[in-house]
Amino acid sequence: MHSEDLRQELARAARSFQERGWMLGTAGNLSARVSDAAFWITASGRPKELLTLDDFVSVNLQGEVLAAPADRKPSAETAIHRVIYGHVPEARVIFHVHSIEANLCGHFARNGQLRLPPLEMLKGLGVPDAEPEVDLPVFANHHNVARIAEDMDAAFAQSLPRVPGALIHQHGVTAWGQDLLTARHHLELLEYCFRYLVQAKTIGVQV
Ligand SMILES: CSCCC(=O)C(=O)COP(=O)(O)O
Ligand SMILES: [Zn+2]
Repeated sequence: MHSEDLRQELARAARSFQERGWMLGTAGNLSARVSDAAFWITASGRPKELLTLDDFVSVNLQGEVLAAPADRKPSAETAIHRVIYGHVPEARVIFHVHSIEANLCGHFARNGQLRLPPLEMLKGLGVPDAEPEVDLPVFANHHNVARIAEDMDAAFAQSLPRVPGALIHQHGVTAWGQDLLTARHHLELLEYCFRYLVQAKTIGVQV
């Protein structure tokens, strides 16, 4: 796929996530690898429902800006995308969004792990088990994004998450996939799990 098309597809995804309430007030960031060495990432602070080709910055895996439109800086959370691309070779697209449910679910985590509900839909996250016991890693939020990226780097060097995502407490989820559609499905499935967990808690269902 031509790299310009990738930016248009990322902009379309951002608009739909914003309409779902996951990218309000410029929150979140999206990226896609254009080669083994470089990726497009959303420019920092841009309204995610109005992204144009000028709202993307080309960055290499060392974090150096290769190309940026005037007055555009790469997402403040670029380091997190770099860590994921560095550790997960099959990750070609990364979506980071801020939903209310994800932020509530951070409070259900124990020892840095959120147990996902044992739903059939986990198959879409690559978990075929009959009775799945699967955790999503939850990282502490830090004002200094580099610290979040360092924590993630250290954790992923030990072991990769079983599902293609990670939650940052009081911040939002990041999901990835081998292409745009797969990353989108992974994000939707994780957000479905978050909604399920919040609603189960609300009506007193033990998960
Ligand atoms: C208003 S959201 C605060 C920053 C953040 O968490 C985020 O996802 C957006 O940062 P960016 O620099 O990518 O716009
Ligand atoms: Zn964020």
